[in-house]
Amino acid sequence: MTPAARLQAAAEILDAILNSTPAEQALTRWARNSRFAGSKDRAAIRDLVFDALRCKRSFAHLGGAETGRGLILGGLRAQGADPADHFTGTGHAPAPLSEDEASYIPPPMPEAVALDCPDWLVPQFSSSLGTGFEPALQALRQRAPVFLRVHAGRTTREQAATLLARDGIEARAHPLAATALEVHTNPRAIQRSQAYLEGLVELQDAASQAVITALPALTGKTVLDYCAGGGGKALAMAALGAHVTAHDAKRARMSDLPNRAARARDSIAVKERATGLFDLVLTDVPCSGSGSWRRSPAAKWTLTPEALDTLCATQTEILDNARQHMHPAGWLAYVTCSMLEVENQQQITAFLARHPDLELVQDMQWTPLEGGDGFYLALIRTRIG
Ligand SMILES: C[S@@+](CC[C@H](N)C(=O)[O-])C[C@H]1O[C@@H](n2cnc3c(N)ncnc32)[C@H](O)[C@@H]1O
Repeated sequence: MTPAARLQAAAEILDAILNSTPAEQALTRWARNSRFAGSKDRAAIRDLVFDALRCKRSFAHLGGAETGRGLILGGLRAQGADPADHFTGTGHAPAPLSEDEASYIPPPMPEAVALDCPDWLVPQFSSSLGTGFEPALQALRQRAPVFLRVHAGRTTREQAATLLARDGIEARAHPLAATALEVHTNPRAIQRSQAYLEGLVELQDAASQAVITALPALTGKTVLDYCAGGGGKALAMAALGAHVTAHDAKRARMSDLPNRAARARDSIAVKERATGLFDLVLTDVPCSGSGSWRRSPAAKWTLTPEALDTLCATQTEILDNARQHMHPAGWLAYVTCSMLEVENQQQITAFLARHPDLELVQDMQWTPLEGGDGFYLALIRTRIG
């Protein structure tokens, strides 16, 4: 496909997404109906679609319309390119610019538009992030790096990087976590690489790894991963020698976990119902995902105040249920991939007010400015004395 034909394909996929088709489904459907497209075309079109979703507001502003065509047009203008060079109508390129499109001069861009932030979230982000508000929002407009977690119980970062290099993947140590490698070349080869197939590396965001390394000592401890989902954190804890029990309200979410654990040569118990007491209960709760909107940009635009309220209510309920599984001398770790105070510090303040026998030992926050996704971690235990 020509570069211009890729732009036209991305515009059509964006139209489907703007009409409420989930992004992954829209991309898969297009690929199924477009057998002529090779893997490089599909990857390039995916990048165009995700770039436009991350910057939907500013691209629509520059393109003059919130349509697939408007977003692609605005994206070209954002790069300083002349859309007329690409919108030629020849072959499968987008149709030539109309007179209105060609003569359109974007009005000055308000700050929230330039930051690609929904208006209602501006006060939330600015009170949550203070002076970090603008740079963090700017970071959410960029592509996320690809990170691997090295299985610390089985290899070192250096050995894993050497093994990956043999498969043409350049990966370098990242400072966010002692287990983290950032992939610089050939990320699409990871799942075919020897290091991955032998369970020596796993795909996991670097800040997600930093959360695990910030937990109290895990070796030999019993851990309940109360919201285990696909098991990214359960696997990271097992790799550090914890005896992990995985639980999730939706069992199906954990279906890949036994295979992933087997590949890592670790064992994780998967339970539909959580019972008993544990040295550590981890609640990696469902949240707005505002720390990971680089990876799931459509969520930035679909979140509503009502949906955020519902998420906060679920977080409250999970915390209250999960604490029942905390050994009296144990820990409760509350985690979100959100940068919003209402899901983080405010949730913990309210929880501790309901449970005065518990205390906050430490809380930590990561934002995309450190390289990984945005995360929050609160470490709680029984009040001593
Ligand atoms: C942020 S995801 C977990 C990600 C996972 N820990 C990881 O690292 O890959 C949150 C998970 O919480 C689960 N969940 C939602 N409501 C729940 C509840 N009331 N109790 C337990 N799990 C719940 C969801 O099904 C989802 O899998």
